[in-house]
Amino acid sequence: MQNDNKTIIEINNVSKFFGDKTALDHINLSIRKGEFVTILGPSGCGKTTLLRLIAGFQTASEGNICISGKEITQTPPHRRPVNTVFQKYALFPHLNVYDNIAFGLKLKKMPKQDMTRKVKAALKMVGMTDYEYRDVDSLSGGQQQRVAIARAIVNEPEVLLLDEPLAALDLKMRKDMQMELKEMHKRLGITFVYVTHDQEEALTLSDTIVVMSEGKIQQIGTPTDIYNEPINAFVADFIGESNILNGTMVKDKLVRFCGQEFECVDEGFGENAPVDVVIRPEDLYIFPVSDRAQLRGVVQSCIFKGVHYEMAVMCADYEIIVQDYHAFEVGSEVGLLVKPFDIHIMKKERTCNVFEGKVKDATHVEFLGCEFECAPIPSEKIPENGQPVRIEVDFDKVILQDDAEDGMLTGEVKFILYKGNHYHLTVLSDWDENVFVDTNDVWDDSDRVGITIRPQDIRVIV
Ligand SMILES: Nc1ncnc2c1ncn2[C@@H]1O[C@H](COP(=O)(O)OP(=O)(O)OP(=O)(O)O)[C@@H](O)[C@H]1O
Repeated sequence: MQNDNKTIIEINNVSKFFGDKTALDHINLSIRKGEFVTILGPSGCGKTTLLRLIAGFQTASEGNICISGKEITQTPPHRRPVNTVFQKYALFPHLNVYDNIAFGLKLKKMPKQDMTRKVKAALKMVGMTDYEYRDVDSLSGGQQQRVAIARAIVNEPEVLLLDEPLAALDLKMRKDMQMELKEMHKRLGITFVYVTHDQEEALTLSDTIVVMSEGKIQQIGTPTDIYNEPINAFVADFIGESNILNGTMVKDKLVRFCGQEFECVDEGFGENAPVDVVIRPEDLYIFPVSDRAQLRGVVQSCIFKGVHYEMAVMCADYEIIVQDYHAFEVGSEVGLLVKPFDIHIMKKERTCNVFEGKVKDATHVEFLGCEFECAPIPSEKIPENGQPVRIEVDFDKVILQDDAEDGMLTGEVKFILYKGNHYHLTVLSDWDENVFVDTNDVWDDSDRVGITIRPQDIRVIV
């Protein structure tokens, strides 16, 4: 619920470093009073750090944070108009429900009558009236989390910060609590800032979703905006299931992928520009093959998903995922069709790896913290004073090895994007630079890998 359009939290150019590690990289975010904002992203993207900076448990390395117009970047947590609910309930096991909730009020030396009134009101708000004298140990996980929320709201904060508060609950309890949280948010009318890695939870609960990856904000929008108009392949993949394919924008409103040309509604990408094409599985029509088909293929698998069927269809070289209420048998030949406005075109952020390097001699360059052999560089092209050069390596020319020791350098698989006929991987090298890799091999998130690049695949641009 939005009370008005007043900004309550303003995060300006905030970065946070832990030693060499950049956990947050120039974050700008403005949160309106009464808004339910969810910070969504994979593990390690920096969402908890951002919440901790708002709460005051950590301080920003750069930038500033304002709450209700006051700069609070250096203000200690207890002086900020916020309260936090953590994933682990953090209740005092030796106190009963009432004393847990009243704890902060007692510290403030609130008169007993007022305190009792407030505790009861908070318990009512979380649907736990009559539980005040129960031991917290005797409560279920969901009930304990409600007590934790009651303890946070009893202080009447302007902002409630919630750090994966439902993560420890089982699926059924989590679904019930999601609905209750939404109701609670409406009743309380205060601002909720919610952290989760669960995209479904974010879509269900939020007025606004902030999608983060690797310390940066990727997109800010309403759940519908984020789902229907993801800004890049990362967001498209993270929010719901998508077919993400390499394509070429032939000209305005005409895109080529899977070996065919398709009408689309996008303009302004130029001619013959490489793009990412995103199509949601529910936006593809599947039918017995006919002349209407834009793509023809054979069903590889068909899984019932409760309401719809999810089918993998092999169209030439590409695997396309389709959802439909009707099942098509494995092995059957089918046609696929997609409407122009359901084809989402995204500018490719990069088309090859680009590193900053230095020429050591005519056949050696240094980048990613290593020395690599390269194809001979003409002597007149070698910069004299060790000036940096640009190194380019195609995605499919980076070789990954199972045994990290076999590589010229090592890294960790951070993000995997399936592109219909290959995987596009982001590997964080131990030099802390991303290396992007196209491969047919199957890797898992967090796999440790060796990275090798052959001399002939290193382009030195002087
Ligand atoms: N106190 C710290 N010291 C060093 N590095 C840290 C510290 N806190 C966080 N980091 C690092 O900063 C990055 C962001 O961490 P953060 O906990 O904010 O991510 P997250 O998105 O909340 O992940 P998760 O969902 O796994 O909790 C991670 O790489 C993490 O290892």
